[in-house]
Amino acid sequence: MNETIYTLEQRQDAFARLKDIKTELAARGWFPATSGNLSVRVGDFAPDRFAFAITSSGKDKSKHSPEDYLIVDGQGRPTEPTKLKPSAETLIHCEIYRLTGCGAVFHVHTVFNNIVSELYADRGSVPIERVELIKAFNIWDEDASIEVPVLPNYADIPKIAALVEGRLNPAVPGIVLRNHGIYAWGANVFEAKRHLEAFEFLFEYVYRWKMIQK
Ligand SMILES: CSC[C@@H](O)[C@@H](O)C(=O)COP(=O)(O)O
Ligand SMILES: [Zn+2]
Repeated sequence: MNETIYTLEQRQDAFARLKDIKTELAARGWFPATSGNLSVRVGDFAPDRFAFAITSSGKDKSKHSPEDYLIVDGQGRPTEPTKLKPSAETLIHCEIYRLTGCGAVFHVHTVFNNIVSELYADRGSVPIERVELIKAFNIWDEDASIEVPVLPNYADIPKIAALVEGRLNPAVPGIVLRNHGIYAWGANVFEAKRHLEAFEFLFEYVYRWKMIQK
């Protein structure tokens, strides 16, 4: 426990929220083969006392155990003595929190997010036009169009994290790693889930639309 940064209650609350969302997303099959990771901020946003709860690395995210979550600081270092390893992709979460001040970050690998990232890798972003669900991102223009950034999928996670700042579009709460998966975020779990669901709907739409074009 690190009482100077968060209370026991805040820690338990963050773990409970992660367990709920993990259960829901697992029911959709969004964590194949131990892939995916989830995090939520602990307490209020304060750069000097920043911490978030994140899934531990390599776990089966469709199961529950007392070793599923831990808390890390803004640099991704565990805030408590633990044998658990934070997600291998923690540094990407750190960068998203730092740049957006969001409250939750969810990462999933799906067939649709992988295929569209590959289809539009050379363009550098997935274009999505005139679909009602764009409104889930609080973009209310009629005929709105958005571009979801596609980043290269380096094995070296710090190398990916270093690219996030240059590619992140503040109006679009997600980035996709090429042939890897999406990171979607929001002010809280409710909003991050809405954004993640919207991205996955839109990616399936883009894929299916492309398939029926001549
Ligand atoms: C088992 S393949 C997926 C991993 O390489 C990684 O991309 C992933 O999403 C999960 O890593 P983790 O360290 O468990 O958070
Ligand atoms: Zn991943």
